[in-house]
Amino acid sequence: MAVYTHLGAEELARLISEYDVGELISAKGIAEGVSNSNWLVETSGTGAGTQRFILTMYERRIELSDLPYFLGLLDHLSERSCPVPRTIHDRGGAAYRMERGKAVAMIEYLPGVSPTRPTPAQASAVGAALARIHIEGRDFPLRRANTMGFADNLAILEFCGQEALGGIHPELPALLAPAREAAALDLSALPRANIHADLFPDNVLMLGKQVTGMIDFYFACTDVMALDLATTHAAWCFHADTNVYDPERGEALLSAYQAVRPLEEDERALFGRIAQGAALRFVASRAEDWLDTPEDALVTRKDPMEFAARWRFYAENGDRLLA
Ligand SMILES: Nc1ncnc2c1ncn2[C@@H]1O[C@H](COP(=O)(O)OP(=O)(O)O)[C@@H](O)[C@H]1O
Ligand SMILES: N[C@@H](CCOP(=O)(O)O)C(=O)O
Repeated sequence: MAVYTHLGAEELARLISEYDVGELISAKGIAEGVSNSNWLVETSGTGAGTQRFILTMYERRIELSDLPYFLGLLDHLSERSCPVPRTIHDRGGAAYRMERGKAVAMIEYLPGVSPTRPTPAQASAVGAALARIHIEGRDFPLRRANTMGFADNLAILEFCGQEALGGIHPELPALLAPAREAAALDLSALPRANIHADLFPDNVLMLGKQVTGMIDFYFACTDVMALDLATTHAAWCFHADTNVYDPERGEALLSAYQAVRPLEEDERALFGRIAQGAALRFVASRAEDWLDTPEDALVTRKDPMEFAARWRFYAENGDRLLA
């Protein structure tokens, strides 16, 4: 469960009173997620009925100076009718406030559930939704560098070190070599946009085949769109229990994306290698989290070896996916 900070009832009520949303009725810690503390907040609302919001306290890997980018991008995409939550500003107009020295923000609650076993139809819907945010986010005026690019992933793995990596799993140290190859890839000629960069099933809310919410934009950045597509492909198109590739889901996601934004020739040519780097990105961050998660945190660590298996699939088959 991801609640790193425990806020008392009075503290929460005082915080909510800074927003024009009525009075606090309830606040429940949310089990999902690994990065931030999240509460589902219900208030008396300002109109006919009660209202729900998500209250997030930013805990890990988030720089305060990035919040205008993350929260502004949500508002930009929401205004363009993309299924992302808008942010709720406080009475002073601020998109985030400080509480106990940490930033907190209130965002719109969206309906839907995250699929645990996505169907091809759901993979198709997410492919189309991803292409839409790439297109609609192009004229968002702020920019943010990717702090989890391939060179950063290599640095994380090197910092963990061969011995600690081997302690997690004996096959992990061997992934330093492909991480070096990914870091050396030249992606500078590929088209860029504001990308989500972590569009896993648990970051998408769906009702049936419809995407109702793309959430957790806290790795969003300005980078190549094919990287976002490869990351989403790696996250959605493998069986969760076995890490075996599901070609139906994979084809559905890639063709729905391309129906909205066809890939350019050089994006297609590099896709397999980008997908290898995308898989290694989650090996790196999960390995770091594995070694780094506080003992008393109410959070479930994610297994880096799942993405080692997916990396192997792309190393062996990645060049054929868009052939
Ligand atoms: N706007 C939202 N509407 C509805 N539920 C949300 C919203 N934002 C977050 N959640 C819920 O909170 C959980 C954790 O949010 P997330 O942003 O993914 O946290 P973390 O950054 O810790 O991964 C999600 O899995 C979802 O259940
Ligand atoms: N999606 C990443 C973990 C990032 O955590 P999130 O809960 O903020 O999405 C992974 O699966 O490793």
